[in-house]
Amino acid sequence: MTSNPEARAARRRSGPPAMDETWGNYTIMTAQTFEFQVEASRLLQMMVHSIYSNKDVFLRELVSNASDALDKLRIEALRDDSLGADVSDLHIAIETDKDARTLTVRDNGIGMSRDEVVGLIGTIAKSGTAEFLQKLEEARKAGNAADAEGLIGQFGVGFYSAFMVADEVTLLTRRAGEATGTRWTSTGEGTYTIEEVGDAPQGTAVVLRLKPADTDDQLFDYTEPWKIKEIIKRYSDFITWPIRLVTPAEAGKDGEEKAEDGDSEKPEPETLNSRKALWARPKSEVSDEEYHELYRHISHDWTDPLETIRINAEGTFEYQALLFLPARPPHGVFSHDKRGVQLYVKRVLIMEECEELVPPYLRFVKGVVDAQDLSLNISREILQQDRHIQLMRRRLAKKVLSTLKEMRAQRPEKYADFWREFGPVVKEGLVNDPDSKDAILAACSFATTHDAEKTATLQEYVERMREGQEHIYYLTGSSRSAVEDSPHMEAFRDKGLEVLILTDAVDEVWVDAVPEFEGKKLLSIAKGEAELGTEEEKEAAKAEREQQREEYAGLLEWLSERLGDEVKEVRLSSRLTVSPACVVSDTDDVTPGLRNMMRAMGQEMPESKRILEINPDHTLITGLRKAHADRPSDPSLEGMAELVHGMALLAEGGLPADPSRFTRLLAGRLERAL
Ligand SMILES: Nc1ncnc2c1ncn2[C@@H]1O[C@H](COP(=O)(O)OP(=O)(O)OP(=O)(O)O)[C@@H](O)[C@H]1O
Repeated sequence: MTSNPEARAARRRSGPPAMDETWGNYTIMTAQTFEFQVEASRLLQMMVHSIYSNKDVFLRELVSNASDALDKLRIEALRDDSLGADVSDLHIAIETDKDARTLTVRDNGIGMSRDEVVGLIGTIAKSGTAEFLQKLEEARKAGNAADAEGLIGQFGVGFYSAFMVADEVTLLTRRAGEATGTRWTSTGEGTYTIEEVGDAPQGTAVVLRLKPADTDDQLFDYTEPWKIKEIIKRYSDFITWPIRLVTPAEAGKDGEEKAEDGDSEKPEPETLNSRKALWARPKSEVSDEEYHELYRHISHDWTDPLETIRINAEGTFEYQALLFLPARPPHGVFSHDKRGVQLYVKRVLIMEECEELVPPYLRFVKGVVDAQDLSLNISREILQQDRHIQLMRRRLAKKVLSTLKEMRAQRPEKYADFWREFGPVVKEGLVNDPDSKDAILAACSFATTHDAEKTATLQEYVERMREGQEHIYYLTGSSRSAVEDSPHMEAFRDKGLEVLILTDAVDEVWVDAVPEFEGKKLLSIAKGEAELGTEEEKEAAKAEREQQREEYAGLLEWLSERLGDEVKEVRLSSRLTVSPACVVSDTDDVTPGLRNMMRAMGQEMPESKRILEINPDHTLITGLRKAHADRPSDPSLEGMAELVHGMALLAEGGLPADPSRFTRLLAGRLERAL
């Protein structure tokens, strides 16, 4: 952590320190005072002046941190034999002292080095902090406490929440494997003090000097054992490590005599949590509230999950999984970590973030997988190749996808919320996981011209197809309105043919990976020829086109000559009813949308010329045909070809190749019309 710039900055702000920590051989007992990083200080002030209505949550935060620290020690000890840490009785102790008005949360977990204390506790090196603070302030000014609490949960200011109930917080910690410990103290008023301590026990103790109780302000007496029990039961019952309550009598505070009398007189500390893994308890016994607490602990997301999924796999490879679908992208704009699915082996957490358990297109899934038959010190490399893990991953993905399908049918509003946030991510799977294509498609839904409010599955689309309709039509674009107003849509609208409206960047890609659904081709209405209607209608249209083609041969040839550098063909359109012209791509050509997307990702794709279609029933085109037939060499017709082409590009949301030239030509024409 020496490289942490925030920590260095914090040190500089405090002026020259008494001694630098690089004088490693000395035990520096001098206390050094540091200023909090500006943003940390602002957050702290908010905590001190308490923005939460519910102050009890500070204990959940401290216990959650302690539990994480125990997990980390356990994992590190599994990996590193030389750590030399005692892992025989890992636990959390909560010590209350009514007389001293202190509350201590102690763990014998991984602990923190001095640099970690400075880097993690004195600063907030998370991106988006300034934005977060601004939103928080706005929510506060608007008097919206619920929003403020939601924001805090999103950002996670766990440790600082201690200042809601304490006027001084002391943290004493020693990292496993290190000789000296660190004491950190602050009243939350802009500075904190750090000193080295020679004899700190391994792990972390957070000592709170409690503010006076004020029940009107929901500030309870946190030295009361009943209150502590209530909070632990409510928020931390599922924590897998024992949480013990130690009162002065149990701690042997009354002096040495007690110890001399023998341990038998000392009451055993009470374990407050049942430690039952939720995923191992019968479904009927676990409340939503309990699931949500576990979700918060894993994800650090305050908003309740949208859906809880349980899997119990029996047989040769047994495991249980408890998965959550979040209500919004992980940490929203404040994204600062990637908490995902945790891997347990027989109730022991062995990997905090096991990417191997879910495919990338389900990376938003949070939760726990507890396997019976894996080795405790399995490495990531082995995980990646393990056949059981691969089977598990497939099963979890299948279950998540079938849950989405079921949500859509049973809880459409929740599904709609989910799909808005995560739909684009799930659709990546259509490209990256072809084996699961059908299951993914069954979970997908798409905006459509059929209903502006409701999305449709491909299944629903197919069921609604008109008689004689052979294909599934779609159009990609930047927004719903851009797609709806596109000239490509005209004939489809006229004939009442439903078109899928695809506006996510990923839509440009997956449509190529899914050529058909239930034997129906997926066709872009901006590609190829549009042949619509019944067989008779198609025949009639064809005959009419033949006739028009003769009439328009001269104009088509003239336009092709003039635009030869930019388009590969000029032809009569059967898709336009209102607009004079549009551009389309050949069936196998790359669309401009896909090209733009690839360019944004730094990948150039070869330009392919497009096709200009003109509408033989539009007065501009009929007028142009006549003008060209009457006065083929009239210089005033020059520029018309470019204007028609430029308009067609603009109509689909694109730009003419030379916009300023286009504007000059247009201005010239307009002038003549006055
Ligand atoms: N008891 C502890 N033992 C070891 N490290 C701890 C302990 N408490 C806090 N830390 C360290 O300090 C960091 C900051 O803690 P803090 O509670 O402020 O945020 P967090 O746990 O990272 O995330 P969140 O704010 O979302 O809870 C932790 O990530 C952890 O590395």
